[in-house]
Amino acid sequence: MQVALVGLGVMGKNLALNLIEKGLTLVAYDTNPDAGAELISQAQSLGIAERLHIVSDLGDMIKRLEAPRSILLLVPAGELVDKVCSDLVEAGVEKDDIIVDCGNSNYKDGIARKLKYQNKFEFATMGISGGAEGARHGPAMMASGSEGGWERIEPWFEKVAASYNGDSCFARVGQSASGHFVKMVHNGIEYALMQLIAEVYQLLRFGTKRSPEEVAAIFRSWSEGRLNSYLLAISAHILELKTEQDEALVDLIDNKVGAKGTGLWTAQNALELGIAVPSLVAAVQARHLTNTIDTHAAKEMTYQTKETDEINVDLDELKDAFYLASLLCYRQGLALIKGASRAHQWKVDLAKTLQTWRAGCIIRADYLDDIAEGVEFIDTLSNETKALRKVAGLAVSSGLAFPVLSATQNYIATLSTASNGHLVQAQRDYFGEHGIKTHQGETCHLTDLVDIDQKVR
Ligand SMILES: O=C(O)[C@H](O)[C@@H](O)[C@H](O)[C@H](O)COP(=O)(O)O
Repeated sequence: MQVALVGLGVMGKNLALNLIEKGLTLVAYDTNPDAGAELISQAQSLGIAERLHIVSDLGDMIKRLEAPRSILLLVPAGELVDKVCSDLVEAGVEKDDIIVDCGNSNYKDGIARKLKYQNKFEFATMGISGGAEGARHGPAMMASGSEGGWERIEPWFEKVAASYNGDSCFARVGQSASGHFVKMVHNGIEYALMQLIAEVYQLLRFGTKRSPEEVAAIFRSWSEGRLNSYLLAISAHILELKTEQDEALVDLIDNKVGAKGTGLWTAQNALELGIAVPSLVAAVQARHLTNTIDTHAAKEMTYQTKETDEINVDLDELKDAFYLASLLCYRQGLALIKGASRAHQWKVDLAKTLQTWRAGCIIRADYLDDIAEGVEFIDTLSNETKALRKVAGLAVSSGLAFPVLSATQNYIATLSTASNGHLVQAQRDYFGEHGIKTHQGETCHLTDLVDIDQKVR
């Protein structure tokens, strides 16, 4: 079985070796000829080079591939994807060929491209997660689109992807560009979990005055239990790393956090769809804040670096709070996927989506079983609910910032305690006659229920 790959960057070159190793014959192209040369030498050292063909242009790629062709794109998101697609049309790609965009593209571009190229070839989207290691040894693959070209390549990707309990972490999760939407939300959850772990680290390090190694030891102990996850494991490892001068590696790193866009898109789409994902939004904004701290504007608004108060936290309560907060970050992401699938009629299968997240991806975690249990399971977590409320309060009292921990506590509190929405509705109707709804479902105005002699002016 032949497959082609355009783009031999970090993800591309690693996925290429994985594809060949799993038995596929690969025709690969990159504008940088060195990338191809490097891949050939890696394939030779693995004894699999006979199934690799590096081509010097897309025309050669099309000629080498038997029709119908399957072509994967792993190029940076944006205009380059369109450029490669139109170059492939020039080069002679045909109607029954499938081109799968596997980069972190915006799903809206995916929807537009499906329409734009529908008479030229089958355009499909697939989110790939797992970084370089995942691509090389088995990533998570969140694909979408109708049967068509997928039928001939799916059995291969099921082998190329990671697996969990014998089940592949490759799945077609839904229609249209839902593959990229699901990957986008995967990254939104990734942002929230990374920030949550960093906030727990901050609480332990600067709140309870523990050293990085002591925090690492706590994370390692948590990883032995239901909290085991890839992000917690790498955080423990990072906190243990020391320079030859015995300095903690983390203390050499600047606080400004980068972002390539998927987290932002997650927040934007949630706001557009009116679906509450406060923990995911808080994580995006936390990154933004790290980049404003020493800008001129921030200088004006930055207060004296405030002393923070040392706090005492019960580690079991902290563990329970972290566990529940992590579950709630996933739940928010799944609620967003469900809402978008309904809005776009993508018929996204959430069970399949969770299956793709079980292994290979960045947000893989042992407690995914608990997430699959649904909201009902979370309602049974009464100790954890108390712990989250207590720890979030304690954390904030230290004076340190906990945007995701607080947002997550507020999320579950809003969903499970008294609400204040009735006053906001009354305010809207008071100044704008926007209407209110009574508990009996009647839509009216304040003035229909009471006489208001004189409104505030
Ligand atoms: O699932 C993955 O393999 C990662 O999420 C991957 O896609 C990439 O590392 C992120 O896009 C980084 O995103 P930021 O640069 O926005 O943190």
